Amino acid sequence: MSVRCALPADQPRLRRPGALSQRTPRPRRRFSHPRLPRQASSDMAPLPASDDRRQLRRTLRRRRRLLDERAQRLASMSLARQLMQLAPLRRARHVALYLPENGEIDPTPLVDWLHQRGTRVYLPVLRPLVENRLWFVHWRPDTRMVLNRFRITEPDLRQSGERIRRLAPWALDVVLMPLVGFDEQGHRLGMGGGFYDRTLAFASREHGPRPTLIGVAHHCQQVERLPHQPWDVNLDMIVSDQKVLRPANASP
Ligand SMILES: Nc1nc2c(c(=O)[nH]1)N(C=O)[C@@H](CNc1ccc(C(=O)N[C@@H](CCC(=O)O)C(=O)O)cc1)CN2
Ligand SMILES: Nc1ncnc2c1ncn2[C@@H]1O[C@H](COP(=O)(O)OP(=O)(O)OP(=O)(O)O)[C@@H](O)[C@H]1O
Repeated sequence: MSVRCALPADQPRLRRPGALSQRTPRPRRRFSHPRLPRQASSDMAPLPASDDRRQLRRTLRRRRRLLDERAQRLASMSLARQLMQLAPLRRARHVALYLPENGEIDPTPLVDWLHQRGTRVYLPVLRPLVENRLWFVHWRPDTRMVLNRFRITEPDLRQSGERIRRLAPWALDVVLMPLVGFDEQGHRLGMGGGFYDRTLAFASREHGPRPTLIGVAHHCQQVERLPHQPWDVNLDMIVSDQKVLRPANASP
């Protein structure tokens, strides 16, 4: 399936991908861009299974980095259109997303739509003092931003005057999680820090409030099979620029 370009007339206009992050300092690139014989495309076939998670991460990150600006823009618009149809997002009051880095699919065209619906938007912030955990901090257009140690833009926890507004992860309605890789069964590969896994570990419990966890990625980040790790949080859905996957083991 190819990525559609034109917006249907009855859809609200989407924010241009990257527009949100352009207001904030752009991090210096940390990664080299190796020359590959061919351009990445959203239609690349799923990679064969591999047990080497580090190598797989490298390969998949390189795949998404090779998408050119136009492919990124189309993928981002297609992602937003699909997300806007999903019931958990349509009824959400509190949604966490992320600012894209290093070729990640860009979820920020959703921000205007969410704000128009009165939904609050949260961004992940590296939690100070506690290893590899995240806080989710309320983001507004006037939120002061800084670069974290990975050179990813995040809300500054030292906001002057105004109290920083973070929300406990269990109180979020939806978390959009950036994926490095995924498979048809809903298994995921992240950046390797275990940040989302640790922060959202409570979601595996049977009882209590929990957000709907939606992994998002480019179609070209799909892998035939990923091994499930005992600490991996289960995703309720995975949405790429080309499809919505609902893993069989997802909560109803
Ligand atoms: N846009 C965005 N923001 C995000 C995340 C993300 O994946 N994407 N995170 C999601 O957790 C958190 C940051 N996590 C990160 C974890 C590791 C590395 C990193 O640079 N890792 C090393 C080694 C990776 C490996 O083992 O292969 C590296 O890339 O050199 C960067 C960010 C919070 N914010
Ligand atoms: N709930 C947890 N408690 C303690 N350690 C954890 C937990 N979840 C993950 N880890 C540790 O984090 C490390 C990275 O895990 P993994 O390779 O699955 O990361 P990832 O899923 O790619 O990253 P992320 O969760 O940040 O997207 C592993 O060494 C794992 O043991």
